[in-house]
Amino acid sequence: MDSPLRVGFIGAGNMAFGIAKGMLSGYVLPANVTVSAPSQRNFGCFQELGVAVTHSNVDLVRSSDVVFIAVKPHFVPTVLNEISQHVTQKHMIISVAAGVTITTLEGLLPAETVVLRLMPNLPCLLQERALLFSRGSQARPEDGAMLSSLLQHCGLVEEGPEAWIDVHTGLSGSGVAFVYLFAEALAEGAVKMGMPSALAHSIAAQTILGAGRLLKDSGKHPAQLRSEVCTPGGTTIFGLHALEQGGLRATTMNAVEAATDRARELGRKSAGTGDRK
Ligand SMILES: NC(=O)C1=CN([C@@H]2O[C@H](COP(=O)(O)OP(=O)(O)OC[C@H]3O[C@@H](n4cnc5c(N)ncnc54)[C@H](O)[C@@H]3O)[C@@H](O)[C@H]2O)C=CC1
Ligand SMILES: O=C(O)[C@@H]1CCC=N1
Repeated sequence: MDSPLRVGFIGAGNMAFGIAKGMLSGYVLPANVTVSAPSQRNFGCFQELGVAVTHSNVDLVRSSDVVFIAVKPHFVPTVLNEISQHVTQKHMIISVAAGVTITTLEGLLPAETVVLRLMPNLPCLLQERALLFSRGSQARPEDGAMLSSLLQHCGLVEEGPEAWIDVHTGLSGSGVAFVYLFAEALAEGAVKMGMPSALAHSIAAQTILGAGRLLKDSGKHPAQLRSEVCTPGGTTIFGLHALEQGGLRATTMNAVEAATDRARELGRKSAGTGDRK
């Protein structure tokens, strides 16, 4: 593309902010980014990034090449119905809404619209995200490559079949919250054993950060690292035994399964009435 790429975000929430912020550390200029939402609520944060804000989704589509749909899943049909007649073949539409399938997105947009479905997670606010995307029926490999290049500065970006997007939602989109629950529980264990709460939470956060970085950077399987922490007859194996007795592993697998199933259910609902129940 010869002229600078213009990027729009419909929805001014956490995901739009995180993706926009990450993108601005690459080749996209703030002057070429616009965000739309019905209320002013988060506009200040976006204006601090130097991007334009508007209440008009239609104006945003008219002035953008790439449009991210970053509203809650139950608003997606309303938004796409509103912008559909302004979407042309020059646009690339990228939805981050949990569950909403490519078939539903394509069905609400003109034939031949280039559609991609992207699943981010909350650490995109810090450019430490794990992203998975799938291409719609009209999106070429070059479109996927362009999306990857737009997002490349901010963590892991992978392409995969659409069937994996709901799984990724359970594993990583929702998985972030599962890790926070574990962080809270770790800290509360320490509080129970007498440590002040603020210190316990700070150590729990750093422990998760350090464990995560080592897991990622070493490339080792988590079971290998776990065995490296365990001294025979030492403290860790006693703690791990307690976790296994509590069913942490099965419960966590159930949590990923439940979140994946819910993403699939949201997809079926948005394909139907558009209501979230
Ligand atoms: N929060 C998370 O960790 C993750 C969220 N997602 C998905 O990202 C999407 C956005 O989520 P968040 O950023 O967390 O939501 P949010 O609630 O922070 O932001 C949604 C934004 O959409 C705006 N909005 C509502 N109706 C609109 C309309 N008709 N036109 C334009 N803007 C409208 C709201 O004013 C708000 O600014 C959701 O579909 C969610 O499933 C995906 C992965 C992770
Ligand atoms: O809870 C949700 O529905 C969204 C999608 C993944 C994370 N947050």
